[in-house]
Amino acid sequence: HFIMRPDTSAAWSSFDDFRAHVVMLVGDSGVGKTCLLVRFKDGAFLAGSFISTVGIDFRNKVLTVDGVKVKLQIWDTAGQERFRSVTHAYYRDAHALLLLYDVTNKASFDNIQAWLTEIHEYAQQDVVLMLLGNKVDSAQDRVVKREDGEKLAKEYGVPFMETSAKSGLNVELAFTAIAKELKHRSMKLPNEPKFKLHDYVKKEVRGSGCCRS
Ligand SMILES: Nc1nc2c(ncn2[C@@H]2O[C@H](COP(=O)(O)OP(=O)(O)OP(=O)(O)O)[C@@H](O)[C@H]2O)c(=O)[nH]1
Repeated sequence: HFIMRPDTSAAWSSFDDFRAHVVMLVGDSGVGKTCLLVRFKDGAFLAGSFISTVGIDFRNKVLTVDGVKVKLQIWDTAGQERFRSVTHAYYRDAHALLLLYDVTNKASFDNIQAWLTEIHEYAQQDVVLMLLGNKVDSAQDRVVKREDGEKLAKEYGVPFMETSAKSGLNVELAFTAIAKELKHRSMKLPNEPKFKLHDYVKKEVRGSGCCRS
């Protein structure tokens, strides 16, 4: 875990040197930000005791999107209130934000509006934003309906998906959607059809994702 600002130059020195897109994970403590990142990066689920992120942590991943390499540097922030001022300092460097709540925790959903206010205040105006309802594998403990997530997302014009870091449901899709949007924005190829994040997230697999490994 790092409290210092992630050092992009050091992180990429052994990689190659084209610019990374910074994707930041935000949301209440315990919604599954670290697990989502680990699932995406390593294809595994961090089972067992819950270790809260301190300050900020980050991982790099290169995706190939439509034949082009896209580098993501993913910043995993601490959801705990006491680290909020640390997180504020990082917003302005983020190109994309994945805002998570936990479908088994109503408070984490109720706090989404406060997170959106914070994002509005600290993030870049054109930041790519997506709302994710995580832990859908816990179908029996679900307290936030899919429709509630959809409604909120629609209200704010934000693309929305439900995910599970445990089963892997839609995790790859969410990051790929973000990578596609970032690639599209950075390349601005005149002949390329416009990429629509809202349309892309319709590829989402619905359900609990309970039965995948
Ligand atoms: N069932 C289920 N549990 C999950 C899922 N994602 C995370 N968890 C569990 O939720 C707890 C918190 O997960 P973390 O990824 O550490 O949460 P976080 O959002 O990073 O928390 P902070 O670092 O405090 O901000 C852990 O016990 C995980 O095992 C999921 O998709 N399904």
